[in-house]
Amino acid sequence: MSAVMAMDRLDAARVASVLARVVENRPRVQCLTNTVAQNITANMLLAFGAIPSMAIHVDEVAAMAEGAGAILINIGTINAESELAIPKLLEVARERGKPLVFDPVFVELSPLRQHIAREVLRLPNLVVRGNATEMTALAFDLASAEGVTRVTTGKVDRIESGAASFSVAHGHPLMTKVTGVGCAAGALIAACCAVEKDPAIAAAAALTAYGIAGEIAAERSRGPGSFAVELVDALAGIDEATLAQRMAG
Ligand SMILES: Nc1ncnc2c1ncn2[C@@H]1O[C@H](COP(=O)(O)OP(=O)(O)OP(=O)(O)O)[C@@H](O)[C@H]1O
Ligand SMILES: Cc1ncsc1CCO
Ligand SMILES: [Mg+2]
Repeated sequence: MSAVMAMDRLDAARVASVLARVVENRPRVQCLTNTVAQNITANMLLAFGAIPSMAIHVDEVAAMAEGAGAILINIGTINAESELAIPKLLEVARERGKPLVFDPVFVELSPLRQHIAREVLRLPNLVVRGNATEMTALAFDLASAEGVTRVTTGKVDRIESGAASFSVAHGHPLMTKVTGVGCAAGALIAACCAVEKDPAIAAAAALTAYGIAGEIAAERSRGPGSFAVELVDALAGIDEATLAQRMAG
């Protein structure tokens, strides 16, 4: 099956180039994420060659974000304090022009999440990564968000920005049986955004590598538990030859 296609086509060398820049530059990704996904997100970033920082205190997130290569905001377990940290992160992103990936977890389920999402979407040049339900719930707001890159994950990932669109058909259904796999995808996209100025290329590269890691992990695992472990190992082992072989398939 063709793996990455659409207006622009990413080949294995292009994906490998983004991954190599992550390994070389070791960008730190400041993650304000949910309590369920913190651990898998941090481990996935390390396997990818990036550095996780998971600071959440309202009085330090700005300082933590200032030296980071990119910022992730995920509202999966938003609470009264982490809600206050979000504007601090948005301010750093705006003032420093730092890449920011937003994951609107369960935005379709609560008015609070919708309110927060609308505030975050005021930031220009965001990358928004969600599943189809979340992205559909935000479709109206996304349509007017300035410079946004929309990343809808699922069996086929779709990446759309003003300049480019890609679809990535890698992955495995076991990726939906381990909590936080989608949340960690947002962090990997952020790591790529730290080293690749085109956010659509960054997202396509991250999701191609992650999907191929998912395919390899599925071959090596016995169910969701061992799959989670194998996914970290497979991501750590991705190289250009593996990408070329799987992308040609
Ligand atoms: N049916 C599928 N087949 C192959 N890959 C899939 C499938 N569904 C999701 N994926 C992959 O799993 C990863 C996570 O995407 P998904 O859309 O499941 O996130 P999510 O629903 O936000 O997950 P969570 O919130 O539990 O972290 C993506 O890299 C995506 O490509
Ligand atoms: C299960 C769950 N609940 C809130 S966040 C989260 C992780 C997957 O998004
Ligand atoms: Mg999710």
